[in-house]
Amino acid sequence: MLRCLHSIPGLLAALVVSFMAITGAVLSLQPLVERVFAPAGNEMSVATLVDRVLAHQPQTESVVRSASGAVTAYVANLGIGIDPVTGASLGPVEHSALFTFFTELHRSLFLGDGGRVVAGVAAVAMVILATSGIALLINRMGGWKQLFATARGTLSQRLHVELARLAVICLLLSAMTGVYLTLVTFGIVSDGGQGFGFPPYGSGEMPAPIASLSALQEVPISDLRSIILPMADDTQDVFTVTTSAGTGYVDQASGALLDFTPNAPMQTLYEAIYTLHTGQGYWWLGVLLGLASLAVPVLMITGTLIWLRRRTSMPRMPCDAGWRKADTVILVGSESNTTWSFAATLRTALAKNGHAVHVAPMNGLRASYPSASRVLVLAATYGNGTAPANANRFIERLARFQGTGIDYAVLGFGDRKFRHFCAYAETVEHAMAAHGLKPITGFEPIDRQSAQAFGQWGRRLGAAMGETLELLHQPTQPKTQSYKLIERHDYGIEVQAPTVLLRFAIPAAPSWTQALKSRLGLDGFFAGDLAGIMPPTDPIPRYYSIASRSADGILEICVRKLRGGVCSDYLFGLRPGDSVEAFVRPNPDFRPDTGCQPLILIGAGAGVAPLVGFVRANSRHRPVYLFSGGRDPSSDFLYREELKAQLDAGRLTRLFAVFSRVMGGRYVQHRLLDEAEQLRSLVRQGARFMVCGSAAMGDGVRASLDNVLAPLDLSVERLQSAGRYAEDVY
Ligand SMILES: Cc1cc2nc3c(=O)[nH]c(=O)nc-3n(C[C@H](O)[C@H](O)[C@H](O)COP(=O)(O)O)c2cc1C
Repeated sequence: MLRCLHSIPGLLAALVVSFMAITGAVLSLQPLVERVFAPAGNEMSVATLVDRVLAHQPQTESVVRSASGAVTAYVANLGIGIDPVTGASLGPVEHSALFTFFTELHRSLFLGDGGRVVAGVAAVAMVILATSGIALLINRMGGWKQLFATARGTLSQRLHVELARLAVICLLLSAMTGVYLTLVTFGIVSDGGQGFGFPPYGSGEMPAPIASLSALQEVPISDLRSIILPMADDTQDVFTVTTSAGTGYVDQASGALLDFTPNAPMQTLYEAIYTLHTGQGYWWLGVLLGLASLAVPVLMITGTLIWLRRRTSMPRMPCDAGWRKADTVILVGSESNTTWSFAATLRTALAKNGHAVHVAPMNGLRASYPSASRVLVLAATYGNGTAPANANRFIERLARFQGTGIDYAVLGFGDRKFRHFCAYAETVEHAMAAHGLKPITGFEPIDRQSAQAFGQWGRRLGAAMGETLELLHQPTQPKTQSYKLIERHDYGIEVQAPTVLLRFAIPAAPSWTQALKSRLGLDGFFAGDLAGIMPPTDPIPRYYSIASRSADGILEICVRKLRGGVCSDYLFGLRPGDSVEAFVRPNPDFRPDTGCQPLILIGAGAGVAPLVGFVRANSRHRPVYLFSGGRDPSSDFLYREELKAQLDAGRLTRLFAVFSRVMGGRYVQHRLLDEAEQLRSLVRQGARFMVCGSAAMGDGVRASLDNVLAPLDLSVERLQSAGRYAEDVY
């Protein structure tokens, strides 16, 4: 609901809201420009000011002071700029054609009342977007206390979150005040203006010198809005003085204040809101509102990209029964789509058996399902047994779930090569049992999207439900492109650790939208992202960490040959000129943060590759320490020359290269213990760890670092929950 509220007005109003924001950003410069060009004044009284103006312009009929401090004298409707210190004329006042044009464009798009309605609707859309955006952000970051925690996700997601955090308060202010001003324009809300009142009669006696009029002496010019002078030969006429507090009338002979009408509260409110919307008189507010407005077009573009990505990553489920009517609810935890296609197969089979089925992401778990008798959860696992992004709030939501009469089954999707095989799905299984729900069948983990295992689970589920359930799943192939190998370097053959570094050319963008995205830098990949390679003999992709960025123009991976490894065998057989079918998958949780604290990179074998990519990208010369492990420096010292060059270039601060098959050989985890003192000092400076390599190495590194961190009353787990320890182990 919240997401719909955020995305639908966003998409519908994207262009108009961006247009209003850009024109608003131009107008927000007006207070600054006026401030720069307004002559400096001083704290004289209105009596002195008018006296000086009349000395230079005896025919003056009224004097107006703008919020920025500019003073204008009107003589027969002609505005003349006045130096408030001397009262001297600065020449006729010319209104900026640019600001006049943009004011009209911003208020009505030159379309009269129709345009004003459009502007008002855009302001309402902006209010909805800003408020739903704040709520979504609180949700996404895990509570308002985490609101300013490091944003994670793809480049567009991070840009969207970072900009929204900076701009949202100003945008909300502009939008709410904009809605109010539209309501005032159409007379729906009063601006509190009291209309023109007739001034009282003056004493009719001989006018005194203006500088001596006491009521005018008491008003400082900083309070003045305007003063209308009495008619030349009418001794009963009076001065009409409008200040920020109200309107008063001053006798031109005695200088007495004859009458004063304070501003009505609604008028004061109108003026305050007008100032908040325009920044008038407060140049810094104008600049702040303008900068926030400039964020809007970027938010609209990144928001649209996020929406497109979400839509394309969630397959369509036609004829969904809806959560109120469904007797069976399928909840899906998926990061990269494949689990959704299993859910689609399950849904079709259940619907064929006459069930009313509702399919939703796991985070979409509702507090209750009035017609449901079963919930089937299909959950993938990521990282250290963590949830995919669309399931990360599931356990929390489960606490509020009223599941009386609802049975459940959990099917895990994972890969046995990971240490925490299907661990998240297991966590879900335990949580559902602990919540008092009754299992239909036992927990089932599925390795590497096995269609056979899925079919068997379906038969067991069907039997428990008293029906036949045939799940014939056709795996959907990810969209791939052909990457041509341009270079390969072999290592480690002599030490029985054959490893190959492969560099592929990036294929041209297949469509204009893709080309535009790459041009805008929104579709690029970074070191640490994953290349999914499709071996010709198997429909399941294998993932390798990427060592390059798309900006480098190549896709670089490092592959260790595994005994019986289908994909590594295939990649080892490639020669320059050969092509592979591959795709890139973002891995936003394994990227260096944007801070400047030290970065400690630890890897062994092919795991060093993405870490070298991080070093290459360290153009800001952040302190980076690399612990790299191999067997023998003469055979498998990966990136040896390049790392030396990076040390010289200052992109790498220190390199600790460790080898296991030499005299006194050791592993990276041992070297960490040798450097315990320095590591502790770096941790005190806020260092972040990034570890890549085999699961065994990952375990060893954790154990060593727990020892290193103990004197600081810290552990790897605590660093990890603080976002200072990222792992990519396999
Ligand atoms: C970066 C990454 C990390 C993964 N981590 C794990 C893991 O810790 N345990 C596991 O069993 N599977 C892990 N997997 C495998 C996925 O869970 C598995 O491929 C799943 O079928 C993907 O489903 P999805 O495409 O719906 O996201 C990982 C896959 C990737 C790409």
